[in-house]
Amino acid sequence: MVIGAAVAALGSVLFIAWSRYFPVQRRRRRCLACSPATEQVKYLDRQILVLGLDGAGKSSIIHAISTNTTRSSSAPTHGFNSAQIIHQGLRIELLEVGGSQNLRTYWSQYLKNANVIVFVVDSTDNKRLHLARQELHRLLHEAPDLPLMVLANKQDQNTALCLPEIHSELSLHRITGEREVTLLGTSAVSDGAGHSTRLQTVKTLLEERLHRPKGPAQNGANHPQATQCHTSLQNDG
Ligand SMILES: Nc1nc2c(ncn2[C@@H]2O[C@H](COP(=O)(O)OP(=O)(O)OP(=O)(O)O)[C@@H](O)[C@H]2O)c(=O)[nH]1
Ligand SMILES: [Mg+2]
Repeated sequence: MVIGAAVAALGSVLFIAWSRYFPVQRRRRRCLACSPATEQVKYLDRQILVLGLDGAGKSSIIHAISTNTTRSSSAPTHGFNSAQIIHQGLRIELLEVGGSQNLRTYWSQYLKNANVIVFVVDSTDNKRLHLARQELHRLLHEAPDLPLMVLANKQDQNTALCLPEIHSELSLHRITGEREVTLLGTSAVSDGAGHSTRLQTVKTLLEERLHRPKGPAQNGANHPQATQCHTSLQNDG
């Protein structure tokens, strides 16, 4: 009888242990199966619209910002070009619409989804800066509130106009209101070891801008006062 009781007690203990252990295993298996769906990261979508005349360097800049590397040549964009970067919960699309004359008529259709306009100019193309100015102001007229970042590209070239000249050629002083305007000199060619430090700074500024709520510029960031020409890319803006 004592042996019978001991066998019964052992059986109960084993049964309890078994029934506790296996549901956990089954639960774990279920969780493993469902984890991809439940752990999906939610991103907020943001868009940077990259515009500018053909040959200004839009594709080269998008490539440098999205890959952290530079490339030595780039084919003209016949329609669109885009790249994506992920930054602290933001999924940021860099969208270029080609800059040739026939594509410029479509630019304004892309303003409604944009959070920032990046307008790229070829600083060596002084014959067409007046055209860049016209296109820029036409755009701004259609998007009164969008923050604007102007990139005076190809600053690695000796013939590049400096920032005060670009500021004046593009009539940036005519931009009124509370729009946030930034003017920076850039180069999409390598400044050593295959990357552009300057464009990494641009990327950081854009990410910061997209994390901030909409609204007027802070800390006097509005309307850059470019007054002197100098050659260093590091001191401008
Ligand atoms: N020296 C120099 N060349 C550059 C720079 N950025 C771009 N380029 C060159 O300029 C040419 C045009 O560059 P893209 O990036 O294709 O210009 P884009 O604005 O995309 O032109 P579209 O697509 O035709 O509207 C290419 O040969 C690039 O290699 C730069 O900062 N410095
Ligand atoms: Mg292009």
